[in-house]
Amino acid sequence: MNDEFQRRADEIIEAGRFIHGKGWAPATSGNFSARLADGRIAITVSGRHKGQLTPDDIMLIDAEGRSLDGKKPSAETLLHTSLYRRYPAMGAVLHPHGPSATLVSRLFRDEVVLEDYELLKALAGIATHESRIAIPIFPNDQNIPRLALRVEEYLELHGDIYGYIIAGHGFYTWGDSVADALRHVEALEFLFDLEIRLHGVKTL
Ligand SMILES: CSCCC(=O)C(=O)COP(=O)(O)O
Ligand SMILES: [Zn+2]
Repeated sequence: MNDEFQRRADEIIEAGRFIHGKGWAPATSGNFSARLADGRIAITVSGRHKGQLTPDDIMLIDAEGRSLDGKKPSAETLLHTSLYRRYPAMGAVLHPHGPSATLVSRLFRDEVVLEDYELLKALAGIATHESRIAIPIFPNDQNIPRLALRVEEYLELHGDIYGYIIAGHGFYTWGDSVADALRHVEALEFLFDLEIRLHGVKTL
């Protein structure tokens, strides 16, 4: 079990270096988690620099988001735990603050629609560019329980999604493993950038 925690923590640390290296988690922003087989969750400690994570910056919480080791979990922990509740097979949640995800929420109000891109096939379960997915945009909210509820209500009404954007803030995506979630981060941030260029040009 301890081994499993160390492995997940190492994956989170590596993901943090990659995400920060791309400029998608500046100035301590972002948070990352991975679920263990027994339902406990390894998550980043609040306020730590996500490009310079060490094993001490990864802690354990229970499924309700309560600290199991006395450390203080991410301020956005409830956004992670509500996703794990919704998706029982899911293994990891990543929340970057990339510029394209942040900027695209200034161009679109309720959702970003991604369609006819070959890179959509980087998302689990998508096999053709002839696909259309909607990524909802929720208003930013310092009240995280209220924001988590809003996301849960959206999922209840609209069904499964690949991620969501918090306006002017960043986005959440997830996957069966840290590697899957990281692929989703990379694909979505890239596709958001394309939509900015496409619609930015159109509005000139
Ligand atoms: C400096 S960014 C503001 C907080 C935030 O949005 C974030 O993602 C990081 O918060 P955490 O408590 O997880 O470090
Ligand atoms: Zn954030």
